Amino acid sequence: MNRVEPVLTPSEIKQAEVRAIAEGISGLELMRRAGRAVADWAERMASKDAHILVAAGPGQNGGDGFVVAALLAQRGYRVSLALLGQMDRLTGDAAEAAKDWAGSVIPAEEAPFHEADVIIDALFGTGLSRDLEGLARRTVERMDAAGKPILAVDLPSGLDGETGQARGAVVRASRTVTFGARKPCHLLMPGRSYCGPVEVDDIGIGSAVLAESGRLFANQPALWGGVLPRPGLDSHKYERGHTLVASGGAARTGAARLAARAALRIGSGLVTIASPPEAIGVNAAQLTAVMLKGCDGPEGLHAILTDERFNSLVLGPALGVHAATRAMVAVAVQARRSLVLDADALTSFEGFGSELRQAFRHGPTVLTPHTGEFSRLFKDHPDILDPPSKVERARRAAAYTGAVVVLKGPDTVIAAPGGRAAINENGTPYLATAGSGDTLCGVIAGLMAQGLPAFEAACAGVWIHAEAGASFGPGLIAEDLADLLPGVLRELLR
Ligand SMILES: NC(=O)C1=CN([C@@H]2O[C@H](COP(=O)(O)OP(=O)(O)OC[C@H]3O[C@@H](n4cnc5c(N)ncnc54)[C@H](OP(=O)(O)O)[C@@H]3O)[C@@H](O)[C@H]2O)[C@@H](O)CC1
Ligand SMILES: [K+]
Repeated sequence: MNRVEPVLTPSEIKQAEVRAIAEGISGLELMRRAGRAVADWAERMASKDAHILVAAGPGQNGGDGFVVAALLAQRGYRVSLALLGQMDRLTGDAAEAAKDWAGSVIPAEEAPFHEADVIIDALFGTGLSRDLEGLARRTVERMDAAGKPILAVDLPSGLDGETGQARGAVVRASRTVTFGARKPCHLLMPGRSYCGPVEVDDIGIGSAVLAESGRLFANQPALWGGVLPRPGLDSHKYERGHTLVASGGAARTGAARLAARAALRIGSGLVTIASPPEAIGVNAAQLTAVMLKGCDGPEGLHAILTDERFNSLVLGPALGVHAATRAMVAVAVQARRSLVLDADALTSFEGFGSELRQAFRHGPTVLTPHTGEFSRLFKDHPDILDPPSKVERARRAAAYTGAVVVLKGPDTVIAAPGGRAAINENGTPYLATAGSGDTLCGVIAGLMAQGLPAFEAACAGVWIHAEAGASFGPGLIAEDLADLLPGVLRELLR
């Protein structure tokens, strides 16, 4: 995809639908288009003599189901329809769409899921508002247990469209057809794992979707590719920034070298490791293009940063959890350079999280916690930790600290203090390996050294790092990652 892909929450897509209707298309026409899109996909899943069972719910998602059932019957399929609820309780466009269906209506408790070849899941969509219980829950569980191919309408029933969390029980779909734009549940875990491939059908509301979007995106090259550094013929290394990575003590130097190598590979013109005096020997023995400087704690860092050419810093990997690390962060903040904080630089603030309130509002800063670090950092801040949506948690942390927050995981969320956010989805489980996070820090810092704004550097860094890992696959170790970056860059810059 070459265009930025907006991701809309259930309430935003509802607004887009209202906007599209105000611009002249009827709600029923939208429902018919939605149903047609699903029916077209169902045809690709079913042979001509297949028995297709549509499970329709009590709301407008169920309405889509009635359209699908009527269309597939017209197209010659053997179709049955089970309804969770009462025909005479259907409302709005769903009540209208139900009139298209001339066949019988089976009560949900009798739905013959085992006899179907393909099941259309039209029970609940974006309107699920509470946990499933009773018959609704049993119906979802029975549908799932039948072990048949399931095509989900809009989203697999039981998923919360906004958070991607299961609400009691969830259908595991073979494929999902959604409308206008993807919703957060299609990208966030565990939701994504229930969807199968997700098809987006525009149903004619594309412009309304764009008008309602603007805060949440799929993290793809279209989002940041335009600002990726492309050195000109006349550019020299000093124009491509100088990244400084702080090293841990003599027995803990590897993390800094991983970050430093990644910063160099991503294009930072120069990279220096700031090493405690006792670790200079071990660092020196293993560095070539990366330079080395002695750095004795916060005072040492302060002295190094009097040289304005160091424009991007990595603090945290293997730096140690203690007050000196907090002091080094303070020095870096004072110096107003681009800054990436990870690992020990975050954990050192456990219990001191309040010191981070708006701490980073003066300079471009990226925090890269994994879930554990995030929980420790904000353990005294339920307003940040409690929202069920990972996007919202990352946004709140970003607003609180003034930094871009990269909340890592299989569905890494990148959030900026102003609320802009992106969800990453090209990760691979093989990235969950020692030192992988250190490499990510180096990639992001190296991009900021070359002038990328913090949000774009973080989004690009996360995507490129994941792409590199995925290109290697099984057996990946962090040492491989930096050397996989050129291949990813080559593709991106083509
Ligand atoms: N937006 C668009 O552009 C378009 C949207 N379209 C379609 O509309 C769908 C959204 O429709 P929707 O708003 O009616 O919501 P939906 O998912 O059917 O659920 C609401 C129903 O479920 C009920 N209910 C809720 N939770 C429950 C629970 N735990 N257990 C039991 N019941 C529960 C709730 O009842 P209530 O809460 O009132 O008791 C209500 O009856 C969307 O996903 C898409 O498929 C397309 O047709 C065209 C374009
Ligand atoms: K559904």
